[in-house]
Amino acid sequence: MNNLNLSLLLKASRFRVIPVMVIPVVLGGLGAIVWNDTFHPILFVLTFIGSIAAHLFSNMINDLWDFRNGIDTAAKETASTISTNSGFLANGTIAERTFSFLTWSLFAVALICGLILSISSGWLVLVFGGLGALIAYFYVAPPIKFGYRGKGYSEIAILLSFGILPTLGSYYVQTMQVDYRPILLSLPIGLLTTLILFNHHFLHWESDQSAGKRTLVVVWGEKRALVFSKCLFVLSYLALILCVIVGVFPYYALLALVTAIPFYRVYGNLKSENPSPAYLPLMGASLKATTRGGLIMMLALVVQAIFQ
Ligand SMILES: CC(C)=CCC/C(C)=C/CC/C(C)=C/CC/C(C)=C/CC/C(C)=C/CC/C(C)=C/CC/C(C)=C/CC/C(C)=C/COP(=O)(O)OP(=O)(O)O
Repeated sequence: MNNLNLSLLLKASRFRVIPVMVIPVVLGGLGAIVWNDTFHPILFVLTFIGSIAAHLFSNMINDLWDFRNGIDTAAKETASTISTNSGFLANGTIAERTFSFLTWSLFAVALICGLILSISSGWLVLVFGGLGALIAYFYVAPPIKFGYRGKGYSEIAILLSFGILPTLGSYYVQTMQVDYRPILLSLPIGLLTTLILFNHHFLHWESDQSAGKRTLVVVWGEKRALVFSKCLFVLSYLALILCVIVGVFPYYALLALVTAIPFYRVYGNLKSENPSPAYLPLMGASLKATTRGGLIMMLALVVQAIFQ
């Protein structure tokens, strides 16, 4: 183990992107308060810890298999590419065995939380968690590697993993019920997170291509992929409007629409083909829109819970 410290661990697990898991889990818990007038703090804390561990596991298993599949090394060696993984395996900062041990330790934490929650709330916890675990593992691991196939499976997986599963799962833990409302509630934030993941493929599509990783940007080319990115952007905000129309969000959640403005400007500055660094502002805008938009959506439900 070479000088393993907290800062290294946070970077290796891409901890800074944790809001994309925290937001849907909190939304699910708030849904239970607003619609069912129920909230169990201990169950929520276990859901919170378990989901975060599951997310960090998915980030690390992604790096581990990207390294084993030669993708991270290709990213390091392609000058025009901006690498988005920690790079700790490719540059030898952390040994593969240590990295693998940490990865599976996170899985164990998620599993323990899932088992306790399934005893208290019901077996569906294990179905939601199990589905998430299969998605996280086979996104990059052989024989399926569905994240490398370029058929849109990754985008569906991200919508499920960072939208529907954590929101519905968190709501289910609290209420022991499955309902269409948490599913609708998960769509704006789930689509925005799908957009982050989609946009980040622009940063390293050339090294992905040379390593045989077929993302939609590789398959479609920049021009068509940018059109799809814009469609996903519009769809995310339309989902928010739909949620307000059907009463899943209060009308003041529409304040989150303002987060679309900087995004819109960034799209306007992009040509149909761009060098990798030109996509960094798009990534920044995607991350900000998701965290700020998510924050407004959570606050809207908090206000509704207080004043209803
Ligand atoms: C998910 C897991 C590990 C499960 C363990 C077992 C288990 C049963 C756990 C239950 C846990 C809990 C708390 C249950 C309570 C009810 C809840 C909330 C259920 C929801 C469960 C849940 C959190 C599901 C989601 C699981 C997750 C996070 C799946 C991730 C999917 C996925 C495809 C991630 C990709 C991540 C990355 C890094 C993408 C970018 O990589 P890439 O495209 O290669 O690019 P590059 O690497 O170049 O940057």
